[in-house]
Amino acid sequence: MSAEPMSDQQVRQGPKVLLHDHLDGGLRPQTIIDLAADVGYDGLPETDAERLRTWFRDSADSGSLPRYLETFNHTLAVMQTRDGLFRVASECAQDLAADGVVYAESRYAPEQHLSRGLTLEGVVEAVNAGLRDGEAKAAAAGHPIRVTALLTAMRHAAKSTEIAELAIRYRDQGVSGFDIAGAEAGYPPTRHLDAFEYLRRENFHFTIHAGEAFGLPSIWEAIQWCGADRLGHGVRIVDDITIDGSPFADWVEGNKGDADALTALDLDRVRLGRLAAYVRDKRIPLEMCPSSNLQTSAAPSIALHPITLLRRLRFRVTLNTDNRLMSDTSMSKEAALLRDEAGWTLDDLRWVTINAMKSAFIPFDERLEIIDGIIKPGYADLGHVAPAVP
Ligand SMILES: O=c1[nH]cnc2c1ncn2[C@@H]1O[C@H](CO)[C@@H](O)[C@H]1O
Ligand SMILES: [Zn+2]
Repeated sequence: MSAEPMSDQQVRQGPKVLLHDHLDGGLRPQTIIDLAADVGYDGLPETDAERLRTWFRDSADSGSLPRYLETFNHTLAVMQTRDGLFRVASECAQDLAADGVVYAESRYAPEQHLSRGLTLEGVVEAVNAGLRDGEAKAAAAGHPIRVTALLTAMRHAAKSTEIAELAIRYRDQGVSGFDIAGAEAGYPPTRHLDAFEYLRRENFHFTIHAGEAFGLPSIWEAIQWCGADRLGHGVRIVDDITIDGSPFADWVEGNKGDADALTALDLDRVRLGRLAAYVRDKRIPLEMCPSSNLQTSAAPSIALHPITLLRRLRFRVTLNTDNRLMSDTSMSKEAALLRDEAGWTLDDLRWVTINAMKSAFIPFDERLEIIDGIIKPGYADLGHVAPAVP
């Protein structure tokens, strides 16, 4: 890694790409309050925007994925009408653009937005219209962005084939992929094999939340049984990596006090197991979300988050927000945290950005256009000198 430093301004201005961001996990607190008043939802824990922001972050800090997911009841409650979905989607595109994101994939589960009479098609069309509105406003504000949607099916439910069919119906109208999310333990991805087989027959793209709250079996199933193009999180792939013959987790335990342990680690001491080697060899993208992982206890700290080891080992690592509201974060905040606590440089930010764009679900020529036309010139403008070995 180069020692090139990066300033807050470079972090904000550097073009960024976001592949893993939940639409229902990124609302502005004031919007939740406004929409709750509009639809008569009186279940909010706070009615002041700043206090509500803090409530989400603190409640999501539970250390458990199921409890983290409970906070979504409040955002989902206000995303049940066309107007609500339109506004949330529009603001999502505008907020990401203002943070320097140039391409994003925003995911949500249409089946969770039907409680006030919308149809699945109505949900997708409202979100798409909102995203187009947000893109137009962002461009007018001088921050062009492109946002496509990923349709998520909830892993505990039985709607995955229906949602997969919905994604195919809208594949040429703003929907670029499919995902499975929700509590991981007890709900292996193979429960949804029919949906994945259907999507593969349709030559479509999908990612699976795997290796977050549950370890290697879930990653293995997602790749080898389901055929996932990318892994949502995938952070537990380190369970298949040893350092001096000991599991990565044990090494982390022994180095908790050493903030530089990962950046200084001699990579000759590291060995990959067969699954980890497969993931790296096949360049399977990992949608990593450091702050979210701290909140659900999937990683111990930013300094010792596996993303820095995986980046150094040159897995196809991408950097993501997961839920900006629940983690009180943004792409710039995630990058600045890695800079401050794990030694990340402008090179690293550019590298994960290009990785993400290569791994996006839009067509190859469109990805290349963004890489060559926006990302590379954007970093060159910041004074970045491309390293000899990228
Ligand atoms: O980190 C996560 N792991 C698993 N599921 C999640 C995560 N974040 C959000 N969701 C789930 O995805 C749904 C659709 O966006 C959300 O409603 C939430 O239940
Ligand atoms: Zn997620």
